[in-house]
Formats: sequence, C-alpha cells, structure tokens
Amino acid sequence: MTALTTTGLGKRYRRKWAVRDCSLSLPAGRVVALVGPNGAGKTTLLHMVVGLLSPDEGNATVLGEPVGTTRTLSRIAFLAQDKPLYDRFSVADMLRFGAHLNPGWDDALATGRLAELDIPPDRRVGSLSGGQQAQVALTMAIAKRPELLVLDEPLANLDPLARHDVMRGLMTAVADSGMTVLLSSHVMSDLTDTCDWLVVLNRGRVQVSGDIETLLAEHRLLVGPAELADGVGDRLSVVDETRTDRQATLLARTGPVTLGPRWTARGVSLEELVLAYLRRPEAAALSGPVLAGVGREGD
Ligand SMILES: Nc1ncnc2c1ncn2[C@@H]1O[C@H](COP(=O)(O)OP(=O)(O)OP(=O)(O)O)[C@@H](O)[C@H]1O
Repeated sequence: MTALTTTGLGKRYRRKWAVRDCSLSLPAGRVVALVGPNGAGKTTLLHMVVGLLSPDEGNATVLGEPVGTTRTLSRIAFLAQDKPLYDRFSVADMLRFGAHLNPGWDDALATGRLAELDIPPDRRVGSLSGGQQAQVALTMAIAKRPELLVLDEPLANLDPLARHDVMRGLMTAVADSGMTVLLSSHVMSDLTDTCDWLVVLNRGRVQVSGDIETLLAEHRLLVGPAELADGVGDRLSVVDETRTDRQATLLARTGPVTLGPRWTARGVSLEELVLAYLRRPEAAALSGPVLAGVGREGD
C-alpha cells in the first residue's frame, strides 16, 4: 500500500516555481524524513499533500484517494509549522476542541498521553513551555488517529532534550498505531534513529527518495591520492568531492568497491549523504539499482 503518490507535482508563486516535477511514491507504514535547505519547497509540498494548496501541475494521491476529499481529510492529520494552538485555551479546552472537530477522536489516548508527560489539563496553553506546547500539538494530531501524520518542522525552536522527547513520543505513537509519518526537518541528527525513508528536496525538485538503509548501503566515502581521483571518478557515480593538493575525498554512489591500496573506503552517515546531495543540486539518486565499481591496479 502506498501512503503518498505524486506525479509531476508542481506549484509556483507568481512566475517562480516553488516545487517542480515532483514524482514520489512513499510506502505506507514508514517514517519519512523530508529534508532540504531553506526555501527548497518542503512546506509547499506538504501543503499540497494535505490539500491546503492546489498544485499548478501534476497530481497527488494520498492513501489511494485524491487529495482534498472529505474522506481523505479524515484520514490525515497535519501539524503546521506554527503550532495550531490557542494560547488562551486550557489544555483540556484544546482537547475538547479536538474532540468536537474530529469524529475519530481518541480521548483516552489524548488525556493519557498528556498525563504521562505531566502536562496539567487546567494549565493555559500560553503558559506552557515550547516543548510542552509541541507535545500538546502532537497529542492533538495523534488523537485524531490518522493513517497519515504530516508534520512540518515539529522540532523547530525546541532544545535538544525537548526535541528528543517529542521524537520519542512520536515513535511510540507510530509503534502503537502503524501510521505513516511524513515530517520535514533541518536537523539531521533528530532523524537518524527515527526515520526509515528519506526524501531530499532541493530547489523545488526531488533529489533523493528511498529507504534509508538501502541508500546508506549504496553509498561510500572514498579517500585517496588526489592525482588518482579522476580515474576513480570516471568509473563511479560521484555525488560530491573535495580535494586538497594531495588528497581527494569522494562520496560516491556505489556498492562495496575494491580500489587500489592507496584508497580507503567506508560507509557514510545519513548526515554525510544528505549534505553531499545538497551541495550538488544537479546530482539525483532516486531509489534504483547502483553498479558496484571495480578497482584497477594502480588506483
Ligand atoms: N506565499 C508565498 N508567496 C510567494 N512565494 C512563496 C510563498 N510561500 C513560499 N514561497 C517561496 O517558495 C519557495 C519555497 O518555499 P517553502 O516555504 O515551501 O520552502 P521550505 O523548504 O519549506 O523552506 P523553510 O525550510 O525555510 O521553511 C521559496 O522560494 C519561498 O520564498
């Protein structure tokens, strides 16, 4: 089952395209990280997915149905960047509000989650810390019992401990419900242990979309003599490279690779992989087969 399919999706503001030619297929039950630099088009894409913006080209299907229908909306929860909370409401008022708006509301889940987090129901939302407000907003989204939860930078402005707590809460909810999560973030370290699918958006276009374990297995960081780098680069799909007079460091899309004795090869971290693609907007790695490089004598 596919949680989200987009085909040639595009949106422009006046004459400038914010998202262009976006074709994606995200499997259900995954926790998907949507990453990209400021202005890459993440919010625009998420708004099209949840039906807040209409595309100027292409189309999107969510949970097998067209975006924006009443039935689709009831199956999605969306947490926008500016958390949709009312400062003057008490926490309990917010939950009543959520129950009123959402037919599938799970009140036991909402009250139980906030009790576990020690967030008193009678406190005014405006008097809670940023981390507590994020938890209330996340609780509201989860209590809707969505099949697809879309979060636009849920961790923005939170300190590392609060970010960790919010992500842990999210993972518990995912484990309990099996819902698909699509979340955007700038902070790679928040995503490393929690997400299992990666989408990199850069300048409005999808650069990478794939299972994180597979993507990591398909890339290597190669370090060797600068004078031999061109020869190696010619035979491998190099995403990004840095060189000094003597040494070259290549991040290449390749399976296990055998190079000459002057080279070392190791796996990459998620952060290294994302940064390499972001530095090279022209490089694209949509999920697909990758050829393993074979080394030659003298490399
Ligand atoms: N309402 C709007 N009117 C005009 N241009 C807009 C509007 N919203 C977004 N844009 C432009 O569209 C592009 C994509 O913006 P978007 O907010 O989708 O990116 P983003 O990846 O979410 O950025 P950030 O990480 O900074 O939140 C940017 O160039 C932005 O300036």
